[in-house]
Amino acid sequence: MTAMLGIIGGSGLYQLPGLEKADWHPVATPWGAPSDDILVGEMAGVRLAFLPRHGRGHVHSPSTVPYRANIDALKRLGCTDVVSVSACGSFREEMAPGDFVVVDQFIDRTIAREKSFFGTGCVAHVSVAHPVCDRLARTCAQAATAAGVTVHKGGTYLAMEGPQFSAMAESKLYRDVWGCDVIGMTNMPEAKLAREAELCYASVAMITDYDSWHPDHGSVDISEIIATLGANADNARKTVAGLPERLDHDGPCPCGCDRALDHAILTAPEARDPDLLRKLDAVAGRVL
Ligand SMILES: CSC[C@H]1O[C@H](OP(=O)(O)O)[C@H](O)[C@@H]1O
Ligand SMILES: Nc1ncnc2[nH]cnc12
Repeated sequence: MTAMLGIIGGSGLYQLPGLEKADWHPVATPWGAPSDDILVGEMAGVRLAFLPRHGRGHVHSPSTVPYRANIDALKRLGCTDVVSVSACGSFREEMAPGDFVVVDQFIDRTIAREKSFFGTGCVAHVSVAHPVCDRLARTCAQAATAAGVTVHKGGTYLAMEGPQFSAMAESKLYRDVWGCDVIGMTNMPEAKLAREAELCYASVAMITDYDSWHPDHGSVDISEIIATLGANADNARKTVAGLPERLDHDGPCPCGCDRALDHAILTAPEARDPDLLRKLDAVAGRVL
């Protein structure tokens, strides 16, 4: 299958200059409208689709981002690989504001979001033991390093509901007891939905602050975050510009992301809900 790269831009990343033959397209999905129109174009000969997660002008809060519509729309456009770019807080002294972490694990503490494309009438259970595509994550780390960014390969991202930042006791729990490395509000259920849609998914978390555990940094200060977001966004654009030329797409995904639904659907063919099956055309059409 020909590779097509999807980029989900987080806080501070609402545009992607440098795309050739680029146009914003509305994409309708059975799960509602995505966060915004999607910018589709080409970079280094690779088709690329860019979607600002919160919409241009930062309209959606982490709880109201239409995660299912976003992933469905990228799949529907033909994306094979999706890279999430997100702002995050750090739980580690050595992971400093301005550094990037190529996340490889998540703890999902979100509570108010639709987390699956499947449900009554078509039940499926995919594995998210390894929620990130290792091949795509390595490509992201290479591109960020080439862009001159300090990159940490691997890290656990705590996905919180928000929109408020964490209490200090929560921050210390996530860091000292649960061993998390970074914290943000959006990578779940995005990563789970990407797996259900058989997309390779990787997450580049751009550190803006030390959350609230750090004795010398006090509580999270949104004005400091916004100042760091600007510099991070430049590095994010440089990183994204280095992705297409490095995209390794010979043969099937070695991690099995593109076959995640093999054996996952439990509902007997005769018991499946035709309305839900219609909604699953893009996400699960390969196996339905
Ligand atoms: C800008 S502070 C909090 C906000 O930023 C992150 O968004 P995203 O992951 O889309 O970059 C964080 O998750 C919060 O939504
Ligand atoms: N400290 C933090 N907590 C949650 N989301 C964030 N996004 C940026 N910084 C964050």
